[in-house]
This record gives sequence, C-alpha cells and structure tokens, in this order.
Amino acid sequence: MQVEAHLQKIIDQEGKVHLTLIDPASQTPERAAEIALAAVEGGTDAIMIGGSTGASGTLLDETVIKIKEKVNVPTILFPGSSAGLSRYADAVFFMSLLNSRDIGYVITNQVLGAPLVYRSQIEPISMAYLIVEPGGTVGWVGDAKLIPRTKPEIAAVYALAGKYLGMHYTYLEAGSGADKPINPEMIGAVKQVLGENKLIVGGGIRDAEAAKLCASAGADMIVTGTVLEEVMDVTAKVAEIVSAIKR
Ligand SMILES: CC(C)=CCC/C(C)=C/CC/C(C)=C/CC/C(C)=C/COP(=O)(O)OP(=O)(O)O
Ligand SMILES: O=P(O)(O)OC[C@@H](O)CO
Ligand SMILES: [Mg+2]
Repeated sequence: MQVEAHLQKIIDQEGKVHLTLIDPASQTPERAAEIALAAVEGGTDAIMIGGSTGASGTLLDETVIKIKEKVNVPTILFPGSSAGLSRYADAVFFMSLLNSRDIGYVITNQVLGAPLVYRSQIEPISMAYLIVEPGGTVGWVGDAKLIPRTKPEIAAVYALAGKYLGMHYTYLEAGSGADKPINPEMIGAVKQVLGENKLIVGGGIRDAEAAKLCASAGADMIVTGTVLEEVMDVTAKVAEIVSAIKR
C-alpha cells in the first residue's frame, strides 16, 4: 500500500495529485529520465510509464531504471498489456478496461501479468479504466465501446460497477492527445458516485485552465503526457498545471 498511501497523503495535504505520463516508445531512456526530472522539478507527484504500442521489454526496463536513477517520486506502470510490466517499477495501475469488447483487455492480460506482480515488489493499484470519446489510439487498440462525451450517466454507471467490484481507482480517459479533455459534467457525475474512491482524469489536458476545470469538477488526479513531449520547458509547463490544481 506504499504508493497508494503516499498518493492519498498528498490528496489529504494538497488536495490534488499531478501525474506525468512517459511513453517509453517516444524517446530514449536517457531522455525519458530528463523529462521525468524536469517534471519533478515542476512539482509532479509520480511518473506513470506506459504506452498503447511498443512499451515493453528492454526499452521499458531501461526507461524505468533510468527514471529511478534520477528521481525519487514513485514510478507507476501504465501497461497496455501483460508485456507492459517491469519488475523495476514501484507500482502498477492494475487496471481492467471495463468498456472493452475484447476480453483480453478486461481480464486476460491481467491474468497473464499477475504472476510477475506476485513474484516482484511491484505494488498493484486496482483501477477501472474507462475510455470516452474520442478515445484516440488507446480506444482503437483496446477495442473500446467508447462512452459518448455527452453521456455522463453512462460513465457514472461504469464507475459504480468498478467500485462495487472493489477497484480503488477509476480512470476517465479521453485518449492521448485528445482535442479536448473529458467534460466537467462527466467528471462531476462520476466523482459523485465514487465518493472517497479516487478519480484520475487524462487525455488532452494541456494547460492550467483545462487542468483546473477537471480538478474543480472532481478529479483527484490529473495526468499529462503529450504536452510534455512537445514543450521546450517541461518544468515550467508542469509548474503551470500543478499550481492550477493544488490548494
Ligand atoms: C494490468 C495489466 C497487466 C494489463 C492491463 C491491460 C489493459 C487493460 C490495457 C488497457 C488498454 C491499453 C492499450 C492501455 C495502454 C496504456 C495507455 C493508455 C497508454 C497511453 O499512452 P500514450 O503513449 O500516451 O498513448 P499512445 O500510445 O496512444 O501514444
Ligand atoms: O497524452 P495526454 O493527452 O496528456 O493524455 C494522457 C493520458 O490520459 C493518455 O493515456
Ligand atoms: Mg504514446
């Protein structure tokens, strides 16, 4: 419970958590570690490591190792399949894509990955993963029956089912690089049924204003990925978003 407890403590003390997503397929392990360090200097709370394509094997292991050499915030795997696990990470979002049509993303990858988690020190954090329109690459790869942007009630009943199945976290995903983030009405409806359970929101959040909208609507944690691959000054971008969400 170390990483989960750590994130809870940050929520208790600072209101919200900021997560930086690094895709091992987007740059070298050395560059990934530089981005992670810059993000930590900007105030990010943990580094998520994963991608929907190609984040596995030596490249994944090396990326986790280099990041851990540079920063001391938790590293959390965000696996696209059982191949997205690395024994070097601190934790894993042990997630089920509840709105997938493909049983592989609902349970089979988790079954195949479970023994590695059991044999390692990786802390599993149970999570309901829900993909909303437009869904991006992950929506396609995960064969998601995309939740319509304008149907908060559908997202809420999925979240409720995840909570009743015992999942501690719910992740509302608009897709990496989405043109707009999940809308506040949906975030509010989901957080209302979740109560104390934690809500992560990501996809298309690129500035302070968008992050603040999501956080104020009820997101406990905000994820940024793509925008940090694009900007020159990662520290400044993270600091902008972090200062907009923390109290
Ligand atoms: C828990 C275990 C062992 C496996 C879970 C397997 C599941 C449910 C995967 C869900 C679907 C999926 C393909 C997720 C990938 C993770 C993800 C959303 C990465 C997004 O990373 P980016 O790199 O920003 O996106 P792109 O890959 O689209 O660029
Ligand atoms: O890359 P962005 O758009 O920040 O999205 C982050 C994350 O929600 C993707 O899985
Ligand atoms: Mg990517």
